Amino acid sequence: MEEEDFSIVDTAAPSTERAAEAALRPRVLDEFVGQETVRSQLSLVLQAAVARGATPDHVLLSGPPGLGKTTLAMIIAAEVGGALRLTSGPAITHAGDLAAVLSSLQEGDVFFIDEIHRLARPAEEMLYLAMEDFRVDVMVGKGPGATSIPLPLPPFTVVGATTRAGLLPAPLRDRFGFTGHLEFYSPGELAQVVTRSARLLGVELTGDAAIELASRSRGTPRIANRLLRRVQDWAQVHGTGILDLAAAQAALTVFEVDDRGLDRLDRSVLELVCTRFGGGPVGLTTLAISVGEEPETVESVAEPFLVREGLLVRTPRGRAATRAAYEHLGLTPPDGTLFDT
Ligand SMILES: Nc1ncnc2c1ncn2[C@@H]1O[C@H](COP(=O)(O)OP(=O)(O)OP(=O)(O)O)[C@@H](O)[C@H]1O
Repeated sequence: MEEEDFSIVDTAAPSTERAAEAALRPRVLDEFVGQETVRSQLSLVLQAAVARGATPDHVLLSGPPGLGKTTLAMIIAAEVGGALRLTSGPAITHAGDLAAVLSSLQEGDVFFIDEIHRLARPAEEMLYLAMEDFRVDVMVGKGPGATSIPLPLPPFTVVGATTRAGLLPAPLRDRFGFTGHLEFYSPGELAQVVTRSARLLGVELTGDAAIELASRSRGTPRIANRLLRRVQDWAQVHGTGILDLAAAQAALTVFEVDDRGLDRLDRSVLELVCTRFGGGPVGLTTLAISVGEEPETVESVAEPFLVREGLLVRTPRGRAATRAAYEHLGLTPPDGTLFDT
């Protein structure tokens, strides 16, 4: 398998990590930590559907990567007793690919489409019909003689996941009977996530170490579980095998994740804006070249977190550091010219 390059705090999951993730996924709604609103609403939708003996309405889940959208799709399938079929918007390159999956669905199946905002237009139109009328029109033949044959589908549930709900065309959004938005997790919730994961991994994690990991995980269970595995590595090699506060701090120092969850790339970006560019604004491309990364990496990996933390701001003329950025780096902020959030 090709080695994938990713940062320890990247919110996306490389394929090499998926097996480790699968082992830690909650299987039922009651095991799913946090997201009280979405959880209780979804629980109602699912219970009502099961009581009626019907398939639940289509579900749209939106929110940043690593917050549990795939996990919830799996839980929905388990709770309604349907099989789960997984695909993603970019994987469906032709409407025919979608027709093939749709026509193989069984009654009560849950069809999970990750990154649904990236579906190609013809596939999207086919999906409208399938979601609304449980029908797919299969084209037979080519050119002027081509005819479309309607193929009825059994009732099923689409679970769409998107990081950008705003990018979904209204006709597609309207076909979901329930939309849940996942929020970043609180440190307390993330401490519960890592405590549960440690139990599943069969390792001892102390309460203060769980809180330490939680406070450095950017509100994201995927990152919390990843940091936990690195602390497990450290404790296995250097420690007693117990994951205590000292082990957590030592491991996170080795992996260059600071007390606020920033990694090497985040800090390089901030340091450059503060020191070389006088606090900014500086254009994304200039900044990316200066840290030796692609602009997309800076924009999608480092920037969202730095902006959310109030350390960086996006202005029409580029990125600028805030007073908090200087303070976090232990630098003296210049007088007067900074953007404060
Ligand atoms: N609420 C939660 N409770 C416990 N573990 C969770 C929770 N949410 C997510 N996780 C864990 O975090 C990891 C990532 O979750 P998941 O793959 O569902 O995220 P996602 O939102 O689908 O991300 P992506 O959009 O990148 O596919 C999984 O290992 C999962 O077990």
